[in-house]
This record gives sequence, C-alpha cells and structure tokens, in this order.
Amino acid sequence: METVRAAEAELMARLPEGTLMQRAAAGLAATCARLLTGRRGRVYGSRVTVLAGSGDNGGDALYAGAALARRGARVTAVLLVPEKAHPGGLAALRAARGRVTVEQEVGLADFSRADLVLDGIVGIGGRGGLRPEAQPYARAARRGAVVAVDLPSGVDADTGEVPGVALRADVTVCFGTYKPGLLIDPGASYAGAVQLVGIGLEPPAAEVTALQHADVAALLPVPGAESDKYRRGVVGVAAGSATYPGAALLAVAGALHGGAGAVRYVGTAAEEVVRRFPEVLVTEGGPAGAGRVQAWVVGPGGGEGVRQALAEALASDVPVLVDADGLTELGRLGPDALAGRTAPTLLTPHTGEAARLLAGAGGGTPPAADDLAASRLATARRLAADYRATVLLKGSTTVVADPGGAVRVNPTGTSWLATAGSGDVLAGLAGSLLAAGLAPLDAASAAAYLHGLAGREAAGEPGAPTTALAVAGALPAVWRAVRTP
Ligand SMILES: NC(=O)C1=CN([C@@H]2O[C@H](COP(=O)(O)OP(=O)(O)OC[C@H]3O[C@@H](n4cnc5c(N)ncnc54)[C@H](O)[C@@H]3O)[C@@H](O)[C@H]2O)[C@@H](O)CC1
Ligand SMILES: Nc1ncnc2c1ncn2[C@@H]1O[C@H](COP(=O)(O)OP(=O)(O)O)[C@@H](O)[C@H]1O
Ligand SMILES: [K+]
Repeated sequence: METVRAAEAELMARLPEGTLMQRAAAGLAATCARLLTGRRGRVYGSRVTVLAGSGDNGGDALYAGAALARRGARVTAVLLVPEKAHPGGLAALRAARGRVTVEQEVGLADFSRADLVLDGIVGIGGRGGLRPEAQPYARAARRGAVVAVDLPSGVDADTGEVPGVALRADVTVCFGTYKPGLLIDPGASYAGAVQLVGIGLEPPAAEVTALQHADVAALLPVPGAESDKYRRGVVGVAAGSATYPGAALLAVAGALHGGAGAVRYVGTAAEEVVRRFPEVLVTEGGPAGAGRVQAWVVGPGGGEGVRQALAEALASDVPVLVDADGLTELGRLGPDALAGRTAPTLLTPHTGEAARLLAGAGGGTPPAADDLAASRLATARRLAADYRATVLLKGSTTVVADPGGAVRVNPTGTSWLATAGSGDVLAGLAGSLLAAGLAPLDAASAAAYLHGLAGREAAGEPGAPTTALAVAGALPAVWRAVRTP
C-alpha cells in the first residue's frame, strides 16, 4: 500500500485540501443511497450506522454519513476512538443532524438494527488484527447491509490475510485502485461485491495484478496461415499410473484444448488415452526417449513412474510443468533439483502440495495446509523465490507468482471446480500454452483464467455439481468467448 499512499500524497499536493476525501465520500454515499433505495424504496427515514475509526477511513465514512443524513436518513455515528475521530467529518455529520455516540452498548444495538452499516473503522492504514474496541462489531448479529469503506476492517490490504477477526461486508467501495486484499482469500471473501470509485488517482504500477478478457485474448495462441502442428508446439504429458489412469485422460483433455498443435503422451495409461483420444501421439518409455516436445507436463496421477519421469523431464531443455505427485517428489528433492535447468519450470501446487514443497526447501516439518491457505500471496511468493520457478497456487483464490516478483491473482473460477481431477485438466491446459510459446507467468495465468471460466460454464447458473471432463469440454466455448471483442 506504500505505492498507493505515495500516489495519493502526490495528487493531494496538487489539489485543494480534502478534495480526495470529498470525492471518495461522494462515491460512497451514492452507492449507499442506491443500496437503501433498492432495499427500502428510499433513503429518507432509513437507519444508518457509521462505524468510525481514528483515521481518514473514518473520515470518509463520516462525510458519507453526513450526505445520507442530508437526504433524510437517520444516521448514528459510533466513534471507536472518540478523541481521534476525523474533525471535519464529525462536524459535517453534526451539521446534518446526525447522532453521535461513543458508548459501545449503544453502538452495538444500533449496529444490529441498522438498515445499512458503513464500516469506516480502518482502511489501508490498518496494521495487525482489529483492535479490541472494534472486535465486537465483527461478531455482532445484524439485519442490514454492511458497506466497507475502501476495505473490510481487519483485512490486510496488501495480502488478503485476516489476522484475527474482520467485518464481513456485502459491498466494498474501494477508492482509486483495487487493493490486493480485496482479490485474494481469505480477505476477498469478506469484501462482498467490490465497487471501484475513481478519485482521480493515477493508479501506481501494481505489484499484484489480475488479467481481464482482453489481456487473455491477446495472449492466446492463434494459428496463422503458415502454421503447422509442429510450429504450433507439441506438449508432452507424462501422467497417469495403474492406480490413476484417469488423471492421464484429464491432463490430455486439458492439453488438447490448450493451443498446442499436438499432444504426446508417455506413461502406463497409453491404451486408455488412445482409445479415448485417437489424436494423441503415444511413445513408449519416458520423456527422455520421446520425440521432440516444446514443453512437458509431469505428475498428474503420477504413481510409481513419477520419479523417473520427473528426472527425465527436468533434464530436458524445454519448459516443464510439475503437478500433483510430481510435486511431492520435487518436495523430497528440494530446490536443488531445479538448479541446473536451462528452461523455465512451472509448479502448480494446491496448499497441501505447497506445504511439502516448503518443507523440502526449508528442511523440517511441513507447515499446515490451512495456514498456507490463509496466506496465499506470501506462500506463492516464497515458493517462487525458494525454487526459482513460477508458481501457480491453486484453491479458492488462485495466485500465480513469478520468481522475478510479478504476481497475478486469478479473477475467474467457482467453488464447483473443487472436484476431483479438475487440477489435472488445468495442468494439461497450462502445459499446452507453455508448448505454444507463452512465458510461464502468462501460460499459468491464462490457463487459470480459462479454467475458471470453464468451471463456471460447466457448473451453469445458478450452479450444479460438474465434473473435470465437463470442465475440459467447456474450454472451446470459453476460449471463443474470451476472443469475442
Ligand atoms: N490519503 C488520501 O488521500 C485518501 C485516503 N482515503 C481514505 O483514507 C484511508 C487511509 O487513512 P489513514 O491513513 O488515516 O488510515 P486508516 O484510517 O486506514 O487507519 C489508521 C488509523 O487506524 C488505527 N488502526 C491501525 N490499525 C488498526 C487496527 N488493526 N484496528 C483498529 N484501528 C487500527 C490507527 O491507530 C490509525 O489511527 C483509506 O483507506 C481511505 O479510506 C480516502 O479518503 C481517499 C483519499
Ligand atoms: N473453493 C474453491 N473455489 C474455487 N476454485 C477451487 C476451490 N477449490 C479448488 N478449486 C480449484 O479446483 C482445482 C482443483 O485442483 P486440485 O486441487 O489439483 O484437484 P485434483 O488433484 O483433484 O485435480 C484447482 O484449479 C483449484 O484452484
Ligand atoms: K473499512
């Protein structure tokens, strides 16, 4: 958030004092008025509670409360740190005949009864967990909507971590730029619907970004008139075992829809693969003996042969994507196993596999997967640094981190994707994009984007259980949708 603060400071120096806060509060009040009108038919007479902390976040909330009071809302501000409430905001609210209280008991009763609550406890200036005086509001029952000012209080703006409790918002109105904490779980799950209000801030070069349709469309490989299957790229898939032949089919299904010109398969499930997908080239033996490929996918359903397959793929001079059992094996070997590589490596762990990789990097016992899910950004960054590889960390928010420091958060997806085998499809898809020539960060983030859309497409609206094969089957439709201007 340091870059956001610097941009704000620079802009503020050029504007009359308070301009940015006025813009922020006006946008906030407009959203609140829309919500109240939607819920109650009008703003007039509705009950609004403003939770105001000690900084500018509280100032935004108080000014917005004043604007709603001027439209006839019955507004009560609860000051959490009375001696440090924003003086201008407080004066504006009083002038608009808003009520002010410092009593927690009154505040909590008001909070529970309100039609709408403005959470202005703390914004990007928050550090550590919510302070004791604010915690009861995160736990209290309420009947109205909660609108978070800039960020749900208690969520870390930079990382999405929630150290302790946080306010659960229905809507978050964020100012100037999306904070990473609004995009990455667990923080993202506290934010509700996120609305951006422009305040004239030149967005700083973000440390964490998210692709949109147009970005992905620009990345997707499209065959030209001169293309042939080899020039489009061949992706090698080393996957499946006697125990898990299905993983091979799913990884191949993902790879067939990923833009490579051909898919080559090595492994024990060759017969099943060819029966289902006659277009796949099958080779005996491991990656070393297979013909030329432009990228390898190693590990889905890996079983017995995965150690040898991983060693052979890593010894090649083409990009390698390591998934599933391949990651468990890599965790045993540690980062040194990648030290001699001349081409990039892409790791696609879920948090359980991430724990094994971290244990392999640091020695010692693996961290708990749940702890890693609570700190997704830090986990992906640390793995990328330790293994000097691009890391796609899967789960409720998918985060892609490059060893160079770039991080992308995937904005698509649905929890219906939490179905066996959907990760295998993702691995094949991302490997295919690698073979087609995309850089690992682009291949991983474009694959996650398409996979998330395909999951939504397969689950349908309002959503129903789906299968990994259906997710693969939905890829052509979402590919077309992304390419439709
Ligand atoms: N700087 C600007 O130009 C603008 C800032 N804006 C608002 O200003 C906010 C940032 O304001 P501030 O820098 O004053 O910081 P905040 O208001 O976010 O928080 C700082 C205050 O909260 C207290 N605090 C810190 N951690 C806490 C915790 N965990 N629990 C409870 N209290 C805690 C601190 O003691 C400090 O007084 C933004 O999020 C945004 O809402 C907007 O008005 C737009 C313009
Ligand atoms: N709660 C969730 N919300 C959204 N996506 C999820 C969720 N849980 C899992 N996913 C996605 O589903 C896929 C599951 O992959 P993985 O864990 O490898 O499963 P499998 O090994 O069974 O294929 C990943 O793409 C992951 O990001
Ligand atoms: K807030």
